[in-house]
Amino acid sequence: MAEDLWKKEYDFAVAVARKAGAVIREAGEKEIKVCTKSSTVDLVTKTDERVEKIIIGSLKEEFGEGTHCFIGEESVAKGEPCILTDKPTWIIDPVDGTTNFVHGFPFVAVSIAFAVNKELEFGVVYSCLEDKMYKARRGKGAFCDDDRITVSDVEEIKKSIIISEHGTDRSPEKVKKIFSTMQKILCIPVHGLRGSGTAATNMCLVACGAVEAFFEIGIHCWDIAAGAVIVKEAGGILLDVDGGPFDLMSRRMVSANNKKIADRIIKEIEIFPAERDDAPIQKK
Ligand SMILES: O=P(O)(O)OC[C@@]1(O)O[C@H](CO)[C@@H](O)[C@@H]1O
Ligand SMILES: [Mg+2]
Repeated sequence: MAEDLWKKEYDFAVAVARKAGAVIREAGEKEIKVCTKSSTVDLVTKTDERVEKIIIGSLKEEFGEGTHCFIGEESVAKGEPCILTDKPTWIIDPVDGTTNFVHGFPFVAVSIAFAVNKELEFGVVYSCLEDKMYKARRGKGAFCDDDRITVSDVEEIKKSIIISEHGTDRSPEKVKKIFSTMQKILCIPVHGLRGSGTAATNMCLVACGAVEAFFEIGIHCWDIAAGAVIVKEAGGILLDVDGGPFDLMSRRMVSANNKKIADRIIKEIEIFPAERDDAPIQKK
C-alpha cells in the first residue's frame, strides 16, 4: 500500500496542539505577565514564548534535529528568519489571540501548519478555551473534532456575516482605511460584521459555515497558514485582497465560502501597504 505521506506529522501536530492548549488554559488561571512587541498594543506573554518552545521542542524530539525548518511567531520576533523554502517547514502561532488571552476574552487558538515545497500539507487550529480541534490535510477534507465541516452555501452578500480585524498598527491612515472598508461592507448591507480576535479562529469560522468570509491586511503567515488549509478543504476559497492569487507571505488575505462573496468584498477593500513576512531583515 502507498505510504500515507505526512500522516505521522499530522497526527503529532494534533497531539502537540492539544498539549499546548492545556498549558495555555492552565496559565490563564494564574497571573499573566504582559510585555509588548512592535507597539503598546502588540502584546506578548511568557506563555506565548513557553508554548512555542514546548511545540518546537516536541517536534524536534519526535522528528529529529535538523530534519525540518520552523517559522514560529515568537522565534521570528527574536530575530529568526521568516523565509519559506522547499524544505519541510512547520509554521506556528503558539497563542493566536494573545490580547484575548490577557483580557480573558474567550477565543484563543494554537495554530500549527506544515508546508513542503512551499505547499501547505496540513493545518491544525486548536481553539483551546472552547476545546475545539479544527484540522485538515490537503485533499482529505476539513474537520472540527471528528465532524466533517463545510463552508456556508450563501451566495448573496446581503445574507452574509463578514469577519475582519483591526490588527496592531494604529497609524491614523491605516485605521481610516480599515474602518472605511468596514463601513462600506456593513452598508451593502450585510447581516453583520464580526471579529473573534484570532485570525486562526476566524478562518475556522469560515470553514464551518458560521460566517461567509474573513479578510485582513496585516496578518502574518503564522496566523493563517493552518486556517488556509482548513478553509480550502472545507470547500472555501483564498485570494489576495486585490483578487489575485493568495500568497501566504504577503500579509494580505481574503478567505470566503465562494468566489461570488469574495469578489464582492474585494470590491470594497481599501488596500494599504504591509511589509511582507519574508522581506529581508535589514529592511525591517
Ligand atoms: O499576536 P497574536 O495574538 O498571535 O495574533 C492575533 C491577531 O491580532 O493577529 C492578527 C494580525 O493583526 C489578527 O488577525 C489576529 O487576530
Ligand atoms: Mg497570531
